[in-house]
Amino acid sequence: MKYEKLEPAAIDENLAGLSGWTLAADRLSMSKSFKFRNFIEAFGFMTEAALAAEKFNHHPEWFNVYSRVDVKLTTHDAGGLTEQDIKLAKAMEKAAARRAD
Ligand SMILES: C[C@H](O)[C@H](O)[C@H]1CNC2=NC(N)=NC(=O)C2=N1
Repeated sequence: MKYEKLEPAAIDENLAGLSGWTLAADRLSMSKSFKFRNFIEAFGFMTEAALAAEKFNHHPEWFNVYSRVDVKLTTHDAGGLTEQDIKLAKAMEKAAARRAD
């Protein structure tokens, strides 16, 4: 399935509807640092997000240390942000909300 890069206005609109995500200066990716109570909560989030990623066939770049998960989303096949990134970001928000620190 081919996904088209989002138009600049669509990127801004989608980011405005999400909390805590930062658009990269080159506007090709979006990032968020998620914080949890401890490692097990962070890993639970990653497990739930991984299942969503697999379902969407869209995978995050991420880094975990203890209770923190730094996430970067971009669509490698499209060379920028697509609706796939927004969909995964929303799933991550849900997974994180259930584990608020
Ligand atoms: C072949 C397969 O559909 C692609 O490699 C998928 C897998 N997961 C992916 N994840 C992300 N973030 N970007 C992609 O372009 C991508 N492409």
